[in-house]
Formats: sequence, C-alpha cells, structure tokens
Amino acid sequence: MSGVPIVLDEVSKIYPGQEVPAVDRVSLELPAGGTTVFVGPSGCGKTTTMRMINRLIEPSSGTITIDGEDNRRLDPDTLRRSIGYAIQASGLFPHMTVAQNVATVPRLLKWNKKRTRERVDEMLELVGLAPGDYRDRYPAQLSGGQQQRVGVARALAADPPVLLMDEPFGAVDPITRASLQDELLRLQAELHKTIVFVTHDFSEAVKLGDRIAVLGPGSSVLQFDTPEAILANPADETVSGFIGDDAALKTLTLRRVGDVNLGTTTTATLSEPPAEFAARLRGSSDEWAVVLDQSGHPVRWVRGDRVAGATDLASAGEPVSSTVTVEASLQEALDGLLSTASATTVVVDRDGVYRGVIGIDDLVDELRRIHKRHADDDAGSGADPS
Ligand SMILES: Nc1ncnc2c1ncn2[C@@H]1O[C@H](COP(=O)(O)OP(=O)(O)OP(=O)(O)O)[C@@H](O)[C@H]1O
Repeated sequence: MSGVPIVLDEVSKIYPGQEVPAVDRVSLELPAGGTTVFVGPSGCGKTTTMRMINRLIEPSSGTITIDGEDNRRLDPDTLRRSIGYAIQASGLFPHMTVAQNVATVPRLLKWNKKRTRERVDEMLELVGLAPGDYRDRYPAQLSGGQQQRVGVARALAADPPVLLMDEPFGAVDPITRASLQDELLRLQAELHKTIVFVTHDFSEAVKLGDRIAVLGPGSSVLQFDTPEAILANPADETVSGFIGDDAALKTLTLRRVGDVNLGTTTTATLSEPPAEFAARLRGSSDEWAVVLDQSGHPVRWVRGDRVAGATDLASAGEPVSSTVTVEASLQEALDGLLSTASATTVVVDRDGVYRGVIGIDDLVDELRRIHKRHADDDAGSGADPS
C-alpha cells in the first residue's frame, strides 16, 4: 500500500504541569507518498509532533487527519497498527528473535503462520538481511546497523501507508548511517510511503527529504519547502544558521552518484602480469587503474609508473579503502575521493561490483550546473523590484 496525506491543523500539546506548550498550534500538510523531515534543535517539539500522529501522545487541541480521517475517530491501538514506527537504537524486543520482532504487527493482526513467515522473509530480504542467516538471531547478536534494518523491516511488516521514523539512524556510526540512508531511499523509491522522519542533522534532512519542515521552539514552522529551495533561499537567519556555512556543499547531498555520468578508468584483474598491465596502461590516457578481484569487486588502485617493480597486482599500489554505491550522494563521493591519492572515488553496485569512477572534476562540474540553475531561477523570478 502506498502513502496517504496527513494534515496537521492548529495542533498543540501542553504537557501536564507545564505552562509553555511543547507544540504550539502547528499546521502542516504532509503530501502522500513523500518523505517529510522534521529538523530542528533539541527540545523544539519534533518527537511530540510526530507522536501525536499515531497518538502515542494525545494532542491537547487541534486536529490531525490521515487520508482525510480524523485520527481521534480510530481506536488508538488500531491506529498504531496501521502506522509503521521506527526509533533510535531500533527499539527491538531483546528477548525475541529477529523473525518474532518483525512479526509483531502481523501477529497482532492475527495473520496465519504461513503468511506471517513469508512476510517476515520478504521484509528481511527487502532491508538486505538474508532471512536464513538472520531470522533466528536475537537483537544482541546483530550489529547496530543490522538492528536498525530489522527495526525498519518491523515498521514495514504490515505494509502501512504511513511510516514514522524518529532519529532511526542516530545511534550508528557515520558510514553505517550513510548506507542505511541509501537503503531507505531505495526502499522509498519502490514503496512510496508517507514518511515522517525526525532528525537533528540538516545534512540527513537534505539527503532524505522530499520536503523539510525546519522547526523552531514549540514546533513553530520556520520554513517548509524542498531541500533545494531551503538551501537556495533560507527563510531567515535562524534557518541559515541551521544550514551552516556550507550550503553549496550540502547541495551535493541532493544529487545521487547515479544522477551523473560515471567516468571510466582502466581496470585490471588480480592475475594480470604487472608488465603486461603497465604496457596496457601506458597505451591509455589514464594515470591510475583499478584492480578487480574475480567477482569484479575493486581491490586496489595502481599507478602506471609505480607498477614496474611489482611481482603481482595484488600487492601493487594501494588498497581501495572506500567505495560508494550509485544511491550514495555526491557529498559521500566527495568525502571518499578526498581520502585517495587519485582524487577519484570508485562506484560499485549493491553487490560491491565495480561500475565506474567519479572524480573531483565531475563534482566541480555538477556544482557549477547547480549554481547556474539557481542563478537562472533568481533572474527569472523577478524577485528584486528595484
Ligand atoms: N512527558 C513530558 N512531560 C513534560 N514535558 C515534556 C515531556 N516530553 C517532552 N517534554 C518537553 O517538551 C518539549 C519538546 O520535547 P520533544 O521530545 O518533542 O522535542 P524534540 O525536538 O523531539 O527533542 P530532541 O531532538 O532532543 O529529541 C521539551 O521541552 C521537553 O522537555
């Protein structure tokens, strides 16, 4: 089932004993099938706003409609079963296996065993965990990133039209976080759920959001627009401050590696004799080559003029220390290439098989194109009446 629209109309929350509302008359229209990211400083009310959607927190006033229906009309348990929910540190039940965790909502919905089991396996496949290997493990037997994947599989198990994600990738290291973000983008391109995603991290918001709601105190909406529009024209100084100084670089997080034409470079196999390889490389215009293993995975960077004395290509050059997938952002490609002598990042598919390369010149060209487009937009909008 794909997404449905959610509308918040003048929604407020005053916690018992508090004078100041945690959320003060927030109104937002979240489009069906899109990802809306709530971003804002700690304590501004992001989580409270999100949890009022599935009534884990009851609003003090205002109305929330989901697909046109007032969410107070539904029994809270029924409502929560129809909305996927994923939180930081995965929130898995430690005493249950992966399969039992993923089956939580299907069991509540009284699906039969066969249907539940098939769905669990389908969900594990979807989030990139081989069911045979992971189904019977306990959460403590998984890495942080794998636990988050199971958390996402659990949230999606009953095929809810709406998915609420509260800093779901906040507790993992930056590399795992980037790959979980890529997975979410891939899933969303397939599933078109209405996703509400809470984060502190503006770069994450830019990468994942179709729209970003920049929230201030009491969940006041400082700006609600596409990432590109917010980066190009922040509504005020608070929003600019939140974006930081590197708006141009953050723009790179908007573009996927797969959106630009990948470059090529000479490739070699591990078994190719170094002398033969050096002659071949001299005949090309490439300074560097990528050595691939039998499965086509990139393993080493080798420079033509350094290979002469090597006994084999497995020990020549330097290891390929970082790669990016076609789903990664250009920002991640930039991070990768800054750490290589070749100033080039190797691009691989989901199975780690070599697809091409992306160099610093490709990124500079892309930034130029983005700037030119914004300059054309500004000139075309007639914004300056003087
Ligand atoms: N149960 C509660 N009782 C009283 N006040 C609360 C309660 N839960 C949250 N608050 C207050 O409401 C405000 C908003 O909290 P909320 O958790 O929604 O913010 P947030 O933007 O999600 O913060 P963070 O990014 O730090 O998670 C905060 O000032 C918080 O202290």
